[in-house]
Amino acid sequence: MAIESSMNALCHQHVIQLDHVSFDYQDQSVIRDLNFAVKQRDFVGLIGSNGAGKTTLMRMIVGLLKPKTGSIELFGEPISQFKDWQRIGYVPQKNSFNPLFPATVREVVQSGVFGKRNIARKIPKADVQKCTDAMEVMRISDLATKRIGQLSGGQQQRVFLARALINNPDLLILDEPTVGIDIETQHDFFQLVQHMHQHHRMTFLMVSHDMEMIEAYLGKEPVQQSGKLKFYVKHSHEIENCVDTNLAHSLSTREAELH
Ligand SMILES: Nc1ncnc2c1ncn2[C@@H]1O[C@H](COP(=O)(O)OP(=O)(O)OP(=O)(O)O)[C@@H](O)[C@H]1O
Repeated sequence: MAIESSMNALCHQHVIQLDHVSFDYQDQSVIRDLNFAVKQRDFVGLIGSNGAGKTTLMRMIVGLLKPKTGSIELFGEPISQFKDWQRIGYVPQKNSFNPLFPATVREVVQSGVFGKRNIARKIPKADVQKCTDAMEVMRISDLATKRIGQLSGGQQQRVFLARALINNPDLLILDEPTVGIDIETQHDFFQLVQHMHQHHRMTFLMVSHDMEMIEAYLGKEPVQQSGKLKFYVKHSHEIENCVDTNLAHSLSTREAELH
């Protein structure tokens, strides 16, 4: 019992803490007095109509916008002092690449494992394998040698998701991650993020319009509503962590169960 409660305390540490946060664009008030906390091992789904302020909130959390009032803490530190950005993965709603950008798909995905390391350094074999797995999961293996700027919007989005996943961040922030992605890949992607949440201790904050997916995984009732923003939350208490580090394993295991 004592062990269980100390484990609960450990995974209840705040990853994001928003206190009385407000934000305006010129004379338009977008977010008003928002209080919300994301705890370690939460999966938070954020739902809201167009213009509700979801992207604005994500941009504040990753330090791209400053709240007008209130405070934001990341992993217990005020955002202005926070330096551990490699703990956080962020895939924004729209990435658009200059068609002439010279990097290939494999190079962009692989750059997810560099962190603070020297980019010119030789990449360890295990990281090359991770990259191959992530490309397989996101169904972009056949695009590996293509230039990123020459892909369609949906293909580019899959490259960014693969890149975010191999970095294995403690917190992954996804802004409408599956917009423009075909149904089959969407399905595999959700399977994968759920597995990462339940077995690999990852915390997720995901903006979505996919009510079906949100309700299926996070339940029908939001735990909090603030203005037009609705927060759905599932906390993972699974303590049997998966030791397999191959990204594709959750899909192959699952598919084997289904057939
Ligand atoms: N750079 C900007 N300058 C001025 N107003 C902006 C800017 N970005 C967003 N807004 C306005 O702020 C409001 C919130 O925008 P935001 O992009 O955060 O909404 P959202 O909930 O992510 O919407 P969607 O579901 O359409 O992506 C909208 O009314 C939008 O027009």
